[in-house]
Amino acid sequence: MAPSAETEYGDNVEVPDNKSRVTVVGSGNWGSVAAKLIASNTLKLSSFHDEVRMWVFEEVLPSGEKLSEVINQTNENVKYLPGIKLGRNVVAVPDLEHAVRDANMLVFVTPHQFMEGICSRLVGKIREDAEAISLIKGMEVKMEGPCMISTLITEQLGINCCVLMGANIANEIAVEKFSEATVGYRENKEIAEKWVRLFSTAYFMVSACQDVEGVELCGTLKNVVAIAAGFVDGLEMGNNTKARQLFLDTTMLSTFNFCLHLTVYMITFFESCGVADLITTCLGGRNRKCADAFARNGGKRSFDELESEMLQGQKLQGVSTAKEVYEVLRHRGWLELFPLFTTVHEICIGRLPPTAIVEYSQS
Ligand SMILES: NC(=O)C1=CN([C@@H]2O[C@H](COP(=O)(O)OP(=O)(O)OC[C@H]3O[C@@H](n4cnc5c(N)ncnc54)[C@H](O)[C@@H]3O)[C@@H](O)[C@H]2O)C=CC1
Ligand SMILES: O=C(CO)COP(=O)(O)O
Repeated sequence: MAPSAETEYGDNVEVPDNKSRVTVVGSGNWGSVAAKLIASNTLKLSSFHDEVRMWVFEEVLPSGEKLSEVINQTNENVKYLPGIKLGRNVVAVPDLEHAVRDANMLVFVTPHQFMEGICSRLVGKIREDAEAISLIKGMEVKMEGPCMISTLITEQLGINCCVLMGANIANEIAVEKFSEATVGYRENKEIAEKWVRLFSTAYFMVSACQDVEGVELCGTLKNVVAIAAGFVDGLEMGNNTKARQLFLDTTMLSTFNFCLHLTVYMITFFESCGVADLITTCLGGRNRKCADAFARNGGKRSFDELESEMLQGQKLQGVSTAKEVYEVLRHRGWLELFPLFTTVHEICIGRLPPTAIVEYSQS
């Protein structure tokens, strides 16, 4: 769909448009930081249009104003990333179809539970030559088994989808503290390198790795481990126990990946998306923080309650991922093979007390 221009005779002619147009689908905490990173690069890279559209799930702020309008007026996402200028070339768009219409590079970054609905709204609405990348840490569970979000995007929208994961606490990258990230790709290295160029800055170092499933599973499963780490913190078990739990869990991650019979490479665990993300999330992430509060309250206050009180609209991924992983394990008869994942879910739903997080590994 090339844009048209009017000639001096008033005819519309097609103007070849070799520049890529980027839309970010999502505008939460990480979504806003992703838009900021990308927008700083589209201004510098001649192969991209400057403007970056950012789809905003519209909401009305306590002031009575619409979030998308405030973002466009102030250049800040006042709700999900206050105090940070996104770049004047970021344009907030509340209409999903309009946001993606002209884009050939789609960046998906919403909480994973909304992706199925978003994809079904986008069927037939995107450019045929579009490429996608998912920054989403999570999975869906279907009758046939687990379905990673990149697969959901590819299957529903018929487009190739890379992933970008890493030790990336959004608020730290927002203030330009150094971090690294990994782009996982399937076959097309050129596309992966284009994504790397679009995201890389002096403080955000991105590299490519030919292992979509491995990169995405690392990003997804570490959220369950972070819940376990939060329980250990909330119970004040100390660093030795936490380290032991993490070691145990890292091993479990590899085993789980292996058992899914996906082409997951060991080397992927040593990229930013692997052990580094596990460590940062277990030290400073939202999943850890809410799980800590859950354990301190002896499991008496639900995660939903704690999420809305502590995160002001941001969403946890670990609790629902624990449930999804549990479903996969149950379906395959593997519950006993993965006591950590199973225990985390059972604590989250109140079937076991928080103390069960260390008890299972002592028996
Ligand atoms: N925040 C972080 O530090 C990082 C997050 N991620 C991942 O990125 C993904 C997105 O996370 P964030 O941008 O932080 O989101 P967030 O946790 O800030 O979630 C809030 C977003 O969800 C949207 N939302 C609420 N209800 C919705 C609905 N019904 N339909 C569609 N959207 C709705 C809100 O409008 C808002 O944009 C997640 O999978 C997360 O694990 C990955 C790396 C770092
Ligand atoms: O994925 C993250 C850091 O890489 C963020 O984790 P939380 O969602 O637990 O904050």
